[in-house]
Amino acid sequence: MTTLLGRFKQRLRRFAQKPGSADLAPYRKLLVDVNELADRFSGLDDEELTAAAAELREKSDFGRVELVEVCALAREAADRALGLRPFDVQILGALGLLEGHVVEMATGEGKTLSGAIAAAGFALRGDQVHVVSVNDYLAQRDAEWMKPLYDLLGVSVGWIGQTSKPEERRAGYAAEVTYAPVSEIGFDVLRDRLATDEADRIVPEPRVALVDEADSVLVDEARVPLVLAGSTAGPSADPALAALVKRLRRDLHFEIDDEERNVYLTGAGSELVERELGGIDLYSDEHVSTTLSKVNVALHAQVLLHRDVDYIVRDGKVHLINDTRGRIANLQRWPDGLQAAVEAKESVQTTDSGEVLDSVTVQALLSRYPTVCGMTGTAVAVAEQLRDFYSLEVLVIPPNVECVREDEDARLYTTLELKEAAIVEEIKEVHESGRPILVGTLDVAESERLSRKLSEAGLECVVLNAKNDAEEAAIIADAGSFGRVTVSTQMAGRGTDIRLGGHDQTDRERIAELGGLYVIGTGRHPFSRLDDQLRGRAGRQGDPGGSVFFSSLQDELVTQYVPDHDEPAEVEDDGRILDLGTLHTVDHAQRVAEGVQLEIHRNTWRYSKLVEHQRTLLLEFRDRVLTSDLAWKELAERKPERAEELDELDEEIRVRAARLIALHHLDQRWTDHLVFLTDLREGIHLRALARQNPLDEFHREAIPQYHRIAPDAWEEAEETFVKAKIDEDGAHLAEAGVKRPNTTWTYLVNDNPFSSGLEETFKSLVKLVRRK
Ligand SMILES: Nc1ncnc2c1ncn2[C@@H]1O[C@H](COP(=O)(O)OP(=O)(O)OP(=O)(O)O)[C@@H](O)[C@H]1O
Repeated sequence: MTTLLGRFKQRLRRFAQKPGSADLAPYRKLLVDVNELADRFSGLDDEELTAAAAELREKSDFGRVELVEVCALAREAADRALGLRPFDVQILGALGLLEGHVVEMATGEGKTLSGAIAAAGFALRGDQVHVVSVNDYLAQRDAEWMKPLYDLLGVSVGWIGQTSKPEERRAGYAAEVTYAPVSEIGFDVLRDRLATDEADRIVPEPRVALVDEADSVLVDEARVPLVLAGSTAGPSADPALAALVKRLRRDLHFEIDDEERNVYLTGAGSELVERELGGIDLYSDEHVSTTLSKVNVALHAQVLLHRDVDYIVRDGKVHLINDTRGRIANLQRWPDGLQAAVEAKESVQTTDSGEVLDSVTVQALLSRYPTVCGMTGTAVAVAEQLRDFYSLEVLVIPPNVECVREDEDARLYTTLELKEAAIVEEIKEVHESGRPILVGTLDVAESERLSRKLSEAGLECVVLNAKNDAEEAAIIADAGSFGRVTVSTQMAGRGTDIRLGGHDQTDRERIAELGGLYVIGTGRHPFSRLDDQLRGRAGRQGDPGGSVFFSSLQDELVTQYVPDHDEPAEVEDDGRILDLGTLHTVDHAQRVAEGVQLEIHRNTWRYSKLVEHQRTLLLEFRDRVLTSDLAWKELAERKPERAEELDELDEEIRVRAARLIALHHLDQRWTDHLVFLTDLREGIHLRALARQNPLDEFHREAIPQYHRIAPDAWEEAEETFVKAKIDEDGAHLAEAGVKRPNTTWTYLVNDNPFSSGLEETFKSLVKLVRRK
């Protein structure tokens, strides 16, 4: 029985705990048991160890005893198989994961091993695990690195990347533990959803998702839709229109809103365009939804999307840059019209586009897993979101060795120019001692600019820009070498250790005496979490290290979120601001940015919840059609004469033909429904102005429309059933004018100006509220 004092202590602890965070105390108790048991396991030989793991599989109940046992076994197995004896904190991390938490462990604390111990535990409990990795390179690296541990525990492991072939994917998913980036899993799920044969599906029923870099996947990328498209001829953007908008001048012909998210033609701009297009009326019924929207898209591409910031042009193609990672976002594209407009702007060939067959957001994809857990260096800052969106709690694991990194006070300058001059000066000064410096920039263009300025100042640096992950990993691994200056966009090369003295640690002592790695942030990120991630690259595992951030009042973060800040009261000759009030501006801007993002996320999720619910219901129905003779029965009942005609065919052929027809029309109706929902959502925010609750309105229209899908699909299927030739070779759909997409491809939508109406309205509201 808990004593009164015990209960009081418990309450006190709860009170002191941050909302959304779990208590570490029970895990510490488990750890004591793990350590005791681990000593016993050290006496077993390898075979006995594997056999002990196999015995765990037999247990019907996986409680506290088994949890302790699995960690003790894994501790011994990791020591033998990998030469790494898990630290206590790594065991605590694994226990937290096994209990379904997001564990926060600082950079370099050995999350890969904690994750593998937990994944093996889930597998021995009988649950297949998807370890969601940040990219292909890390999926492969971690799966291969941890394989000997899995082998010794008798657990199978596989990995999947962008270039994996269908049979490799199948093998990857067949393993008990599969390492893969979230996009690859999502794309495979989408492809499976269109399968017309059960045997073509490859992704198993989801059980456990163990997410690496959990905050970035579960929160930052949550709203990113993964899209499966089917081939049709792409909409081509008019190069003449691209040339025309290039001639338009800001503030005369068009205006850009405060947040640089929307661009509008002015009266003079409209007149010029109308004249140049042969005297048309852009706002007439004939042109308003065609020509005018094309002009707007071309203008958006021309003035709001910047080469080398938002995208780069390489090998005659437009490649998007993922703004949170500052790297080429493979397979990402903008919505079709905008993609084509950017291609026209850059005079490169238009890529194929097509019909969106289905899409799923990262959040919806991960919500399918009954168990989600994750690990990251920065979870506490998003604890509220993890709790609200995924019902997850954060468990903070202390570092193995105390962090001794020295984080200097942030330095704020009046202008961008003066800030950059100060950064170059700082690098020059520190570099003289040979202390390695890692400069984290906000985007590729900034990296380029800085590296130019450094070379003008006679300093050599290595720049990491949107290259491939493996190359970047190798470069970043040496960022701790003597005299090295590395300039990198925020997330490039992440997941890779920066060891003092380079990857082989030759100069370790010398570098440690110089103060270890020095991280310089050239600007504050929109989320403090990202600043912490950059900082965390120095001072790993108790190493010495340091960090400092530079910002200016002209930084986008400030101009966008606190445009009406006070003028600084105390400025030095070099432009450095000293008064505390103004220094606080950047923190304030960051908090506003975080608040805006959170509300946008909440709002988007409210809408997507309904779509996801409808998708789940429809998929259940589709599954029944796919795995039974339901389609044949339904169509035969609707068209008995046709069914009779087909009587002489093999039952299997008849059933399969009816199934194919029904699936086709169901899929088509769903595709159309998605278009309907997108249109509805785009227009719905306007209703807020008409004082109707947009979300209620959205539901009111989306629900009846959904209920039309199945009846409409059956009606169309009935027609095809009668019309299409059906013989020993099955249903000849193409001849009946029913076309399934011949090729499909997948992409991530990076920025969707067409569905941002709601977000924009929302942002303006936030601004209004803030200004009061
Ligand atoms: N128990 C251990 N004993 C000794 N070294 C270890 C142990 N566990 C991990 N390491 C080492 O620590 C380093 C960091 O490990 P890992 O990359 O898993 O860290 P991380 O927490 O994932 O870091 P990041 O946040 O950068 O992804 C690796 O070089 C690894 O070999």
